[in-house]
Order: sequence, then structure tokens, then C-alpha cells
Amino acid sequence: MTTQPDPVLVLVDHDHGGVAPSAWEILAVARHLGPVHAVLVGAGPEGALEELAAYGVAAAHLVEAPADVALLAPTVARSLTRVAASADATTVVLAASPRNAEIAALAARELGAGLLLDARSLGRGADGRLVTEQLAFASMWSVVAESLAERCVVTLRPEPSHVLAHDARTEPSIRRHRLPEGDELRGLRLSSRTSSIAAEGPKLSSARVVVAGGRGTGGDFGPLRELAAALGGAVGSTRVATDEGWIAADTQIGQTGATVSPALYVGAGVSGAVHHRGGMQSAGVVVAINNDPDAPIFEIADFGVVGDLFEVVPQLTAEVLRRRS
Ligand SMILES: Cc1cc2nc3c(=O)[nH]c(=O)nc-3n(C[C@H](O)[C@H](O)[C@H](O)COP(=O)(O)OP(=O)(O)OC[C@H]3O[C@@H](n4cnc5c(N)ncnc54)[C@H](O)[C@@H]3O)c2cc1C
Repeated sequence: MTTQPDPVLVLVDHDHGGVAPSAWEILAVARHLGPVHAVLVGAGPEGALEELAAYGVAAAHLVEAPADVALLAPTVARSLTRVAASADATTVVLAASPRNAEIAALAARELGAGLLLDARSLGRGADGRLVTEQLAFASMWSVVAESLAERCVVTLRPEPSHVLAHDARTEPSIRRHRLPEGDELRGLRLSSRTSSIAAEGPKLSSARVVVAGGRGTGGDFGPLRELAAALGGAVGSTRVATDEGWIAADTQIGQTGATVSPALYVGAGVSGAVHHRGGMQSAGVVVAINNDPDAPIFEIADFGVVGDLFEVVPQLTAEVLRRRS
């Protein structure tokens, strides 16, 4: 007699009826662990069901909630724990992001589960336990960890290479859940929501070209945005720039920010500190623009320009546009 593996819950991030691309990458990995149950929290997730069926999802759990509460981490965490209990799921997987780290921690506490954050890969060991690989200390160490608890909550870094073809069409069963209530959910209300993400251009995490700026910009990212637009790329930044409030926090690249692997990374006014490198050193080609010839970023740059970024970057943009026209 063969025993059916436990369901694997996957939180599917969605917004305005569209599923976040990271969800497909997470679902593809989760399929190797057991039957996948997608969890969608928020308003109007039905639009995503057809797409989910193409990715081999066995069941979809819809927790409908108005946007002002569905965006709150405690609401999502409580929803996950409710669904995990009802589906008898021992594994919960979320796409790695600062918000999902908070949700995962709250859910793990409620479930009494092990918590593994920011995994690059996820699988099972010989004894069936969950095993993850993570990078640590500015990506200088690789760490393999396993969960000893009966239940485990994991955040997994989405990587485009994880995505499988639409080869596993299923008819997912639909299960509806009521919005959880509880003390943690009271006393919190979302007052307003304004996107600080560029309305146009690719997402930083999946962009083929990233133009990053640091302290050397002095807060003026205008020339970098123009270069990124000319190259069809995304704008990134160092922690100094985000800490100064010059640019949105989700553009930060590095140990405590996003990891990017673009074909081309351009760093302007960026020193190349080890904490920043941890998030960009797997870029295909690295171009550095810095007025200090001894800046550490030149150690890893394929091409370097020693000069003032406010002189160099506009010339670069003009040349890109000239060649494109
Ligand atoms: C635990 C921890 C985690 C961290 N996580 C991150 C992280 O995730 N990401 C991150 O980026 N940092 C992180 N940091 C901070 C990191 O150590 C560096 O302080 C930061 O990356 C430096 O940012 P920067 O290159 O913008 O600034 P600086 O190091 O000050 O470099 C600015 C550079 O701009 C050049 N410059 C100045 N003016 C011009 C100009 N006009 N034209 C051209 N070049 C110019 C200078 O020569 C200099 O090289 C972390 C630090 C710690 C302790």
C-alpha cells in the first residue's frame, strides 16, 4: 500500500486579479514535494483559478477578504494556519519577501512549526524531512538546514529557472474559507495604500538589465532612471540610498535586500561593499561608474569608467538611444 504525501500549501501572492510571477516559480518547486494546495487571500481571486489549473494545483483555498484587511500580515498568517489545519498540510511555502517573512514567522508560531527563511532550494532528505539551502554572510556561505518539527513553514526565493511548462493541467477543487477573526487582527486597519514601484519597466527581481545607484547619486536618481529606461531595465539601489529615503526600500540590492541576476548590471556611485555584492555578484556583465579609481566595485567589474556619474551616465544614455534609433 502506498501512502499519499501530505498536501503542500503554497501562498499565492496576487493583486488586482493577477497572480504574481513568483507564484509560478514557487508552485513548480512545491509540486515535487506533494499535492499542491494554493491559498489565495483577498478580494476576487477567482480570475487566477484557470491559470492555477495549468500548474498542477490539486486544490485552491479561497479566503475572501476586503483589501484593507487582506494586506495585513496577521490576516494572511491566520488564514494560512486555518487552511493548514483543515487540509492536514504539514508544509507551507511562501515566496521570499520581507512581507512574507513576517507572515511566515507568525504562521510558524501559530502552527508550532519549524521556520526556514529565504531558501534558494527546497527538497526532501532521505528521511522525508524538508531540506533547504540558503546563502549566509553576504552570500559567502551556503547553509543546508532541515526542519525537525512535524510542520514547517518555508520562504523560497523565486527563480525563473524553477518554472515548468504548462504540462500538468488539473481540475483543482475549490474550497472557500471565512475570513479569520481574532485578537491579533483587531486594532489594525490599513488606512491607505500608494504604490512606490515604478509603473513602467520590468520588475527588479527578473529584469535583464539593472541600473543601480548609491550614495554617489546624492539622491538624484534621474540620470539612472533615464539610462534604465533606454536599456529596458529596472533601477536598483544600495542600502545607503534607501536608508536616506532617496528611493523605495524594495529597490535595495544586497544581503538585506533583493538578489538580482541580470544579464547586465550597471552600478553608478556604488562602492561595491560586500553586503551589496551579495545581491548582484551573479550578474552576467558588471559595469561600474565611480569617481574613485580604488573603489572595490572595480574588482568585480567587467567594464569600469572612472568619472563623475553625472557626466558619464547621460553620455551613456545618449549613446544607447542613438544606437537604438
Ligand atoms: C548587516 C548589514 C547589512 C547590509 N545590507 C546591505 C544591502 O543589502 N545592500 C547594500 O547595498 N548595503 C548593505 N549594507 C551596507 C553596506 O555595507 C554599504 O555601507 C553600502 O552598500 C554602501 O553603499 P554605497 O555604495 O551607496 O555608499 P558608499 O560606500 O559610501 O559608496 C559611494 C560611492 O560613490 C562614489 N561616488 C561619490 N560621488 C560620485 C559621483 N559623483 N560619481 C561617481 N561616483 C561617485 C564614491 O567614490 C563611493 O565609492 C549592509 C550593512 C550591514 C552592516
